[in-house]
Amino acid sequence: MGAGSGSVPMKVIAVTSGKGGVGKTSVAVNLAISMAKLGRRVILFDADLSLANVDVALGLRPRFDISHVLDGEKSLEDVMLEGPSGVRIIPAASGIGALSRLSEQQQAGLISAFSEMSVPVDTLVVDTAAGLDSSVLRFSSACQDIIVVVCDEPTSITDAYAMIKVLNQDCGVKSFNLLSNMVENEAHGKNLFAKMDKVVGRFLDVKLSYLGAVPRDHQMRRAIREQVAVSHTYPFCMSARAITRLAEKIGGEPIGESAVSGLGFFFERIVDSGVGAELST
Ligand SMILES: Nc1ncnc2c1ncn2[C@@H]1O[C@H](COP(=O)(O)OP(=O)(O)OP(=O)(O)O)[C@@H](O)[C@H]1O
Repeated sequence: MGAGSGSVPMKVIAVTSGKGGVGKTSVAVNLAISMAKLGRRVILFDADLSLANVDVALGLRPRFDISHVLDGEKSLEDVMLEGPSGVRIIPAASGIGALSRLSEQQQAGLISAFSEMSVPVDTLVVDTAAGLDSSVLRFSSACQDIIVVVCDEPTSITDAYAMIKVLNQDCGVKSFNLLSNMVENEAHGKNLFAKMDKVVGRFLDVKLSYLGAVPRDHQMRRAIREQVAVSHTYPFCMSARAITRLAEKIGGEPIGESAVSGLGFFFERIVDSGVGAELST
């Protein structure tokens, strides 16, 4: 059975943010786990190719990582780790540098590695690196759905706006989903969305949808310190329950507009979007 086969439509979701430290990796990890608990077959791809975060967050010590796939030494199945609730994790390589230094051969290898993957999958969650690096933009714009994680701090808001603007103007992305993280209550989350929506609506021609909010929760911090996932270890705490609700929302209906047929196709989109020329320089 090829990747993506089966009756559930494939979802490719990028979790991104303008700024670091707003909870992007925490959201990606716990969303992936919550979607797996709902019965989806989930791969979590740590696309921050210079700073491996997902494996650190989960206390995993990968022997192999995406660099071994890029070198042609290992297949994706060989480097995948099994995480909580059956989520399969593709670890990033620490310190191999940005994706923007991949050779053409490595890009082609990455595409065929994903096309040939035999692990059944219907959901790919991509934890992108923070910032406006071109590889972050490529990864995000090739995804079907983009979740922008923002918290109520001026730098987070301005950086999230910058991310949306660049993805729209340089990569043609027209719809985004906003997730308000570390909020005090539901009203705070909606308020944060309203603030973002107002600025975005004033200056950009994009559709910003409100995915929902995750409260500030000490159990989330505790989980990170213990290198476990809150949705797995403390599933009844506030933040885990909020993330479950978001996973149910995403799992039910497509949150974006475009269709994705398979993971090989997803990586072709990354290369087609111009990364080829840039990657080989
Ligand atoms: N909802 C939350 N409540 C409380 N603390 C949170 C919440 N979300 C994230 N945090 C904490 O914020 C810190 C940063 O989280 P995380 O590493 O997920 O952010 P990030 O945006 O991925 O950062 P970077 O891009 O720098 O890796 C962690 O200590 C995490 O525990």
